[in-house]
Amino acid sequence: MGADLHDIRYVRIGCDDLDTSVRFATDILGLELMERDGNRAYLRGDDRDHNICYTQGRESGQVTGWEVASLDALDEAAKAFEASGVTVRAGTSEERELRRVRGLIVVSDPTGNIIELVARPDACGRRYFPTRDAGILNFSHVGLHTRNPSADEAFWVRNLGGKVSDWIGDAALIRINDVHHNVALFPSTRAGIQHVNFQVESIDDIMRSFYHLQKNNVRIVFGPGRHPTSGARFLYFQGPDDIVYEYSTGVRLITAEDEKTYVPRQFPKAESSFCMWGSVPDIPEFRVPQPNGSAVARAA
Ligand SMILES: O=C(O)c1cccc(O)c1O
Ligand SMILES: [Fe+2]
Repeated sequence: MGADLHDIRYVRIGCDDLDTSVRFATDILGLELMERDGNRAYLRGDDRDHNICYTQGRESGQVTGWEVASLDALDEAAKAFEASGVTVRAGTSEERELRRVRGLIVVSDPTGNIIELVARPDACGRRYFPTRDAGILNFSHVGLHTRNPSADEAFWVRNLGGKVSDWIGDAALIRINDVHHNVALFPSTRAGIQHVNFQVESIDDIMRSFYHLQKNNVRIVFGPGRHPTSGARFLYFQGPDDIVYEYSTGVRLITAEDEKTYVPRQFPKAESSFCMWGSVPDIPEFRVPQPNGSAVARAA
């Protein structure tokens, strides 16, 4: 039995320049700055205490954090990893402190993506109050680079308790709760975070941000569009440190009732599998090879 992940909790992203990343997150993305010192900054787009921790220095790496229900569940997860030959490291007290959690274990997927499992993260008694109203409802999913889609998918399914909701080519969209996907694994040549998704309230927020981002010279890299897989309408844009951010609205839920009959669907690696409206991605991992061998260039 694999770990029982309840939800995504945080991402940690090493930054070239903390000020630049914080300014982007607050003024463009619409997150609330919760805490900051010279080495790290904590931001959120929902009622959790933080969703993103930016750390000074790209070399501090990229990590995703996932919540389990209790310290006991975390112990169970550690035992299950060991039983199946997965190297698991217990977090240090300093690491737990910096992540604002009581329990922490760390594993890697076959690609080398660092995956942290946490228990009893700090709750926050104040509601989310951003400086820019982007209509964010909550932090929802991450895209990860994968060098070995079948091995990483198997790791998520067997060791982390994930279920594949759909595939686009070899990319698996995987859920750990009733959201269509909490993680998606995109074939690539490296490890790391490929994109970070926040759900927004409506298509109006997507379109308002589309104009706001253009006005602020932020590069739109995909959309506005609609995913046939989750049904969500989306907008992707380029942030600092090579991170792409996605707003989306209307992500499909696969409930316990739906699950009785749900069968994951295989979508071909085609433009129409990423966007049913015809938007063309300027994101390497989403690009579809053309019959003549050249990649599609986004119309200026
Ligand atoms: O929402 C989706 O279905 C989706 C599909 C492809 C790529 C993504 O980032 C997605 O969020
Ligand atoms: Fe996404």
